[in-house]
Amino acid sequence: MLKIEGLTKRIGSEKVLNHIQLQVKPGTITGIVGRNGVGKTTLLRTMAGILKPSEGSILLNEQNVLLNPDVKQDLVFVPDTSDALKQYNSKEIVKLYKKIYPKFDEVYFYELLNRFSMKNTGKIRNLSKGQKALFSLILAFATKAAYILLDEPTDGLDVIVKKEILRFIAGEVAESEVSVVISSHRLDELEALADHIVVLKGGSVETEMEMDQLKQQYRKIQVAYEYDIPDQLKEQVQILSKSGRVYVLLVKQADDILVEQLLNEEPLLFEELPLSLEDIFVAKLGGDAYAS
Ligand SMILES: Nc1ncnc2c1ncn2[C@@H]1O[C@H](COP(=O)(O)OP(=O)(O)OP(=O)(O)O)[C@@H](O)[C@H]1O
Repeated sequence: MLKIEGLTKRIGSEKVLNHIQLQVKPGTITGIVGRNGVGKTTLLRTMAGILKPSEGSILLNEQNVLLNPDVKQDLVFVPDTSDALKQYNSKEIVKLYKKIYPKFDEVYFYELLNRFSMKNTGKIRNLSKGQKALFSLILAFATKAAYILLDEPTDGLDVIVKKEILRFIAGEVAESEVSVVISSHRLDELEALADHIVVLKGGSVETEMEMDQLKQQYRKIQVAYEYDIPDQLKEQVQILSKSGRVYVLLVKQADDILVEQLLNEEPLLFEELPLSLEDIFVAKLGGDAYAS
């Protein structure tokens, strides 16, 4: 278990992270979302032991990451660019990684490169952006570290490479007990992938929930009336959108009476729609946590 306890991080005079309290369980995928500059990268870098907390601690299996450097072998941070590796070729990188990560699985590394048709990579700087992103992921999972922290792993990639990367991450987690923490602006991608979602706002954890729980909280209903939604009902629902007479509403799952009232007003249209993660953020935070 990876625990973040009372983590505050100041950079200069700015308090970037404010008393973060989080737990990442083995074998899970956690999505970290929040607006630009909210502190996602800083959080991941501090979790990996690259940055030092100003207050609080990061514990891996109850061992403080900063006080026990060996623990860092089980934490890999993958930045959103692979610039640090660009002057090396894969052979040189393997040599380096074997020194840093004693569990590094060289056979698996080359097997994965082969699987993604990247056998002869040459220098990393000569790879395309998508290939670099894949290479960084392959490298991270080949370390056999227990926790992989990914900063915007699909940012700026085409849809085919994105799908390949998401499938790869899901496959790795399904096959082993590895845990993945992903920072992303892409709620649709996280929705398909994450077990757990953490929303950062103003440097703090605004909301934190299991994906299943999250989706059980609301119903999304498309409804239209001859005139308008009666005022006393309008006040009780969350309006996601309105187009002509057609409203898309969010209603709390438990609110059966409200749904009955909506039906009693003889709607011209009443249809339940599938709920997305983005809808829930709009409901919870007025869309404030979401920046696409
Ligand atoms: N080395 C640094 N020096 C000064 N300020 C920094 C440094 N690193 C981060 N910050 C500040 O900390 C805040 C959080 O930055 P961070 O990169 O963690 O946000 P983020 O949520 O990952 O943003 P984005 O979604 O745009 O990648 C920002 O205000 C940023 O300017």
